[in-house]
Amino acid sequence: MEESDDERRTWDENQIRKYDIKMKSVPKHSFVDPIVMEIMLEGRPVIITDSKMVEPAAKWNLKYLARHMGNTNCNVIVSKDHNFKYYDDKCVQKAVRAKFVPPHKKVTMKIGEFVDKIKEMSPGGERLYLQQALTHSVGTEIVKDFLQFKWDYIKGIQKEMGWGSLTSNLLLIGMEGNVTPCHYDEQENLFAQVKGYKRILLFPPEQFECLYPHPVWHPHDRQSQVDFDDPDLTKFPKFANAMAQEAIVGPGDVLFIPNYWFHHVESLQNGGYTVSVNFWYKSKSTGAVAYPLNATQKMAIMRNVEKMLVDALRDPDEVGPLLRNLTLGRYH
Ligand SMILES: CCC[C@@H](CC(=O)O)C(=O)C(=O)O
Ligand SMILES: [Zn+2]
Repeated sequence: MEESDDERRTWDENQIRKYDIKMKSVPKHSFVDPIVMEIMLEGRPVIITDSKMVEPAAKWNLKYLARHMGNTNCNVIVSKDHNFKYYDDKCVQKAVRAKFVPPHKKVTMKIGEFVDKIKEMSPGGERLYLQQALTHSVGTEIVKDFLQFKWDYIKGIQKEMGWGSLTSNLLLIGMEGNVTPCHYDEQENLFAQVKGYKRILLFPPEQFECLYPHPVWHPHDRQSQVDFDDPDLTKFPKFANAMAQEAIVGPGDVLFIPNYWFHHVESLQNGGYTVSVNFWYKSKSTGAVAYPLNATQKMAIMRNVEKMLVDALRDPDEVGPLLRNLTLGRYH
């Protein structure tokens, strides 16, 4: 994967993975256009162009990062295929953990080692995905660049949206073709694309029933059970009704991914490595609850019911039978 300064200025269709999913485009507007805030305030995704929000990161190519992040122990995921399906191996009950086979390895390595490894990667071989929180530990030059992000603009959005605190920024360096499979996060996300192109498929919380997330107690909590490369429509019939909103983002674009919106993210194939920086915020506190409840609130309620049942029943295997006894033939 050669370092080329004349990075691709655009992309073409054959770099995009083909899925049998109906889709429409995410709106794309300049940061100066008031419609951007209108769309965000409605809780809908939008691609924001020309903001220069993370302009200082435009120089974050592998050479620069290796030079200035050299001593940082970076979190890197190693996968045997193109999928990097997140799993949480910390708060997992022993019984569940015993049955769970992690789909990939999580390792730490210096960025120099990461750069060497991705350069020698062979097609079909192991893939790497560096996912490192940007904290003071990433080195003074990187911190300096970070502090020169357009924080007035960023904080303006945070304030107008009524978001809580900025919880973290992840630096994401992916190999071409890497996929983060469909999942949702419980935070608002300003997703800044720095280098290369990514395609994101987004689905609103209303489509929860089409995407079948794993149970909340499962290591793959929040991740869809549907394999987009080979969907099992017998097990997940409503996936056929899913309608995606597609965003293709390149250097300088920022995508708003609203809290609880499902998203699938891929680094375009044959597009070289990608660099992104995300900004995760605590969502607006719900305050007075207005009825009818929206889909996001209903997803939060379902999560709380599942958690309560797991705590009460202790055995996750008893949750399904109890919910079936509660609903089948009674709530239709
Ligand atoms: C670990 C976070 C990965 C990221 C998707 C991607 O860029 O591969 C994402 O899902 C998010 O920013 O919410
Ligand atoms: Zn995410």
